Amino acid sequence: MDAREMKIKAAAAALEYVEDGMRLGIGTGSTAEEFVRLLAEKVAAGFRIEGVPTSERTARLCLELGVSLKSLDELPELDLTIDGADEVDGQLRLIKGGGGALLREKIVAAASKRMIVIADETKVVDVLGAFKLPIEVNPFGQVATRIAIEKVASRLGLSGDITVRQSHDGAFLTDGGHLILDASFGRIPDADALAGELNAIPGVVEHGLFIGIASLAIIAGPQGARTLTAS
Ligand SMILES: O=C(CO)[C@H](O)[C@H](O)COP(=O)(O)O
Repeated sequence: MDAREMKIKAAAAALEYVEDGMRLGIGTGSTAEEFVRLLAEKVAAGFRIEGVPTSERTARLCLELGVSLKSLDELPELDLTIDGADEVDGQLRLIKGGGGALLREKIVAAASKRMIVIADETKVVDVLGAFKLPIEVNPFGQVATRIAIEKVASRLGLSGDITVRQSHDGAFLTDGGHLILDASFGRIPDADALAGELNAIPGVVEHGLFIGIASLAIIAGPQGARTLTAS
């Protein structure tokens, strides 16, 4: 089974949790897009959901495939969000934001009764941090914000390069017009503490540590899909 087949497996298993009439948060990234494709087939066959996308990219795909959307302001309380992740640990703590949508993803997941993560085996880790931690910052004062991030990281025994994410034509800008700093901290033994410290830095809009948000992960491997709950 190749990587795409594993993503489709996880997405198909997640679809089983979606009920007719649900208000659904729809994630961002290649795994979430496989979910959108399968969801669109069901919608075409008469299944009804009201979807709230976590990014402009996901919104475009949904509209292209006939999945009707509402804004989070129109539907501020959701039943379920299905989204991918860059890393998942045994407590269902996540690193997200590889696709740059972490702010909307976190707002949408937090507005949902439940968040289910879909991922392939390669995303499961013992300790978060091999994947660079995305930190969304306001462009104003970005250097001061980076220095503040370095200081809190250092207090927690973390160090490593922090770089401004680039796109083909300059700095990558999120859907909200912010920058992403990618922090190469390596292993993050106390993700809860780091999340709290990052939340307290004024220029940090949001960070990619999702803690206490997901309640189930569907992990696909060559043998099929399995579920993970916080241990
Ligand atoms: O957080 C995300 C986007 O901001 C994605 O969910 C994460 O990057 C996983 O993407 P993929 O399914 O393509 O590996």
